[in-house]
Amino acid sequence: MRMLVVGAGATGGYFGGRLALAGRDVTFLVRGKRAATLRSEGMHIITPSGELALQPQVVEAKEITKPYDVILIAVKAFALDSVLEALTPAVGDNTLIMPILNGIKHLEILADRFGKNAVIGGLCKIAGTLDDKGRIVQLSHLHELTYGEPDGSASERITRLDQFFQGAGFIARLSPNIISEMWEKWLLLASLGAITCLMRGNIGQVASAPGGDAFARGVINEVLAVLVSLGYVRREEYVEQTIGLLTQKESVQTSSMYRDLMQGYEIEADQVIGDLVAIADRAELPVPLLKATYVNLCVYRTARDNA
Ligand SMILES: NC(=O)C1=CN([C@@H]2O[C@H](COP(=O)(O)OP(=O)(O)OC[C@H]3O[C@@H](n4cnc5c(N)ncnc54)[C@H](OP(=O)(O)O)[C@@H]3O)[C@@H](O)[C@H]2O)C=CC1
Ligand SMILES: CC(C)(CO)C(=O)C(=O)O
Repeated sequence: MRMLVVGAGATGGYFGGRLALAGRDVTFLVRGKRAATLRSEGMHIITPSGELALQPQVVEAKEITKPYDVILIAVKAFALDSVLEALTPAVGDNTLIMPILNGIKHLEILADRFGKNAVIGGLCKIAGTLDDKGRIVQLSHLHELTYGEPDGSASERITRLDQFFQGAGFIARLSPNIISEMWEKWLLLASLGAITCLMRGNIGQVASAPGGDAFARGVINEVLAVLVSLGYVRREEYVEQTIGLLTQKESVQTSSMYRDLMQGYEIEADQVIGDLVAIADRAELPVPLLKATYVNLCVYRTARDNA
């Protein structure tokens, strides 16, 4: 199986790098500066257990000449439009496209462009970032990739993909309920993102502030109501676990959006929070905390754009 990993950042670099180290045929689609760095210095992955290094196969958009068997999309959601054109020659009749972006609207965007049958569900759980040398830094031991056919079937192509992912040094899991799992991931990350970004602190700092626990629970309830309006069937065990994680006074957990915001980077405000607000408006659901978060993130974005 030949895999094209789109974006060699925190997530694409981590999972793609591990796969390449495990002997899989992996090529990274990158842009000029990243291509030059990877070609001259190789790819470096700093994990809590030590450093991994490899010389990855890289390709730039204009160099793609034939289709890949699978395309793992790991760019920020706001960069998705910029890769659609470049991907066209990489997508053949049997190519599987697996995005691991946060949010969910990208499934629709990819299906509109490449056909519904080409796109499978995917998500990743990891806390990662790039350091100032372009090295991929895994900030905790968490590293999980989950994927599945949107209709839950155990097709031959998804079984082959599962085999490709197994044994590469991270947790790889084929899910018979990937769409529901993507909704649950959205519940976790949108709540985590809203709590930490709006309050500019980690989970423990918010939970320890007067009213912080009630605020966090309020955010989670709003996100839940929106997801239920989309068809998510609430799993009590998962909801309780999420509330527990996001109200822990000792927790230093943050979201990738919070880390991006604190470093002054562009953020996925629309895809993580804005899409939820739009769905809530259409369903006439009151989501005042999510709306406040979205205003806050948009103000940050405007200030950043004008700086
Ligand atoms: N980081 C984390 O801990 C987690 C992130 N996620 C989600 O995963 C997704 C990816 O995030 P993450 O890996 O952190 O993002 P990063 O910013 O670390 O990496 C994205 C990479 O995409 C590249 N890129 C952007 N546009 C293009 C293009 N047109 N062609 C080729 N490469 C391109 C960028 O390269 P360039 O140098 O050229 O700009 C960059 O290196 C997001 O949706 C995020 O929310 C999910 C779970 C955890
Ligand atoms: C929810 C979490 C932490 C899991 O990887 C995440 O996706 C993020 O920070 O963007």
